Amino acid sequence: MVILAIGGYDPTGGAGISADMKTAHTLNVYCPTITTSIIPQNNKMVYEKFDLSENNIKNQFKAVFEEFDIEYVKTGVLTTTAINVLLKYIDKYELKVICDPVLASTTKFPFANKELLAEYIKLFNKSFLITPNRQEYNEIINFTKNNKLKIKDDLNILITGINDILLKNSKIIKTFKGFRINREVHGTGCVYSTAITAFLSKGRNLEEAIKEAKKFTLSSIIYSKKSKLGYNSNPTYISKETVIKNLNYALYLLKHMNFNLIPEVGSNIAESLPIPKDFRDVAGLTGRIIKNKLGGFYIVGDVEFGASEHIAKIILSASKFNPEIRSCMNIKYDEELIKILQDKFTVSSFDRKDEPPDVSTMEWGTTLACEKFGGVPDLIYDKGGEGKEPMIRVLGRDAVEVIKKVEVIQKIYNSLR
Ligand SMILES: Nc1ncnc2c1ncn2[C@@H]1O[C@H](COP(=O)(O)OP(=O)(O)O)[C@@H](O)[C@H]1O
Ligand SMILES: Cc1ncc(COP(=O)(O)OP(=O)(O)O)c(N)n1
Repeated sequence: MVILAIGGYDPTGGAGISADMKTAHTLNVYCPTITTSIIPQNNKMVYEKFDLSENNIKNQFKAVFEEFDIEYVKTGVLTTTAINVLLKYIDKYELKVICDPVLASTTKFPFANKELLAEYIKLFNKSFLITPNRQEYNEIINFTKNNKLKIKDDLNILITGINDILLKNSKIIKTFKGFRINREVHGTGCVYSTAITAFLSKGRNLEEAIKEAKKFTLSSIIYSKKSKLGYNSNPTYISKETVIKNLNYALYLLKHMNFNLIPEVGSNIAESLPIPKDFRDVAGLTGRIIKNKLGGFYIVGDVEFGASEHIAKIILSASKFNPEIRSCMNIKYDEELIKILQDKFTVSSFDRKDEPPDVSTMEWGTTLACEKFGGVPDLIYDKGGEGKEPMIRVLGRDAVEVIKKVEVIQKIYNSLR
């Protein structure tokens, strides 16, 4: 698939055509880009907006359309020149345009004045979808009313916010529920509209494309790159395929370790999709990792979603404290070991004696341990209880990271012997 992104250049890579290209690439979609303006900026401010000449814009269009067959185009920061050239190409190539009307930066630098907004209205009337945030939507509607302009009825309008509202013919078609991650990330709107465009180019219908893109955007926020002045979008696609591959590779690594920290009840390792809703969003072994009589272990079962409720409950609880944490493995508890591990890992615990009635031990214990720690530690342990084996639980961002922690723990354990 190939999509075209037309927008401004942000040297920090957080927004603009850099974010567009990163997003498309992460989704295996090739993304030529046409630059409209060079916009030196960072998370603190925009320094200037330098618009490229008409001739340069025309040559960029010429070069791209000579090279590629384009069906879907995503637009970010535009200029009057860029809109005028694009309008001609829409007619000539029957382009489907997803227009993200970036009227100002999050740092409040204006990207559009009234003259440009009038050109935007022409573009909206030749677009497939526009994705204004609530403020941009209100500004556009007010502008059309004050200037007696009209937006075509059958234009798809996605008003983005935490919940996104899809409008068509002035009716709400669907609301896409989200939830706020407590982080302001530069470039989220760019990532979202480009992800929608990429999924459309893959053949998804509009509602499917928006739904997939929203999950993708949430991941790009969860895994956003922290810099000196804030956070920058980090397009990240964690699909069921990614999770299964991670778990199988983690088990491959385990097989090549002299792993023997196996509790009597056996171990399991699990990994979830980003922001898991329930155990069906978590993959684990349908069986267990169990000791054999030769001092080694067997890996019993296959990696499947919904396979492990026990470890899934730990992940589901931990991800509420840190959405980056998507994996966990339970290993054998050892008093001397856990003392030494406190120097190498962050550790928290719970005591089954304090467990209230009628709760899920894992949900209650994990939540308590995370509350005590103020986030998600590397390790959560408990010393067991009546008929309950003591246990160490290793947590991490994915199954491979968890297994690598287990490898370090196993080496420390071996050194005690
Ligand atoms: N901190 C956040 N937590 C969760 N979702 C977010 C966050 N910031 C942005 N989003 C999502 O990213 C998409 C684009 O964000 P929005 O702020 O609406 O656009 P823009 O950045 O263009 O103003 C929306 O679907 C919104 O739900
Ligand atoms: C070159 C460029 N394009 C787009 C933007 C908008 O990014 P941001 O200000 O972070 O807002 P969202 O992408 O989150 O809507 C920009 N600043 N620069």
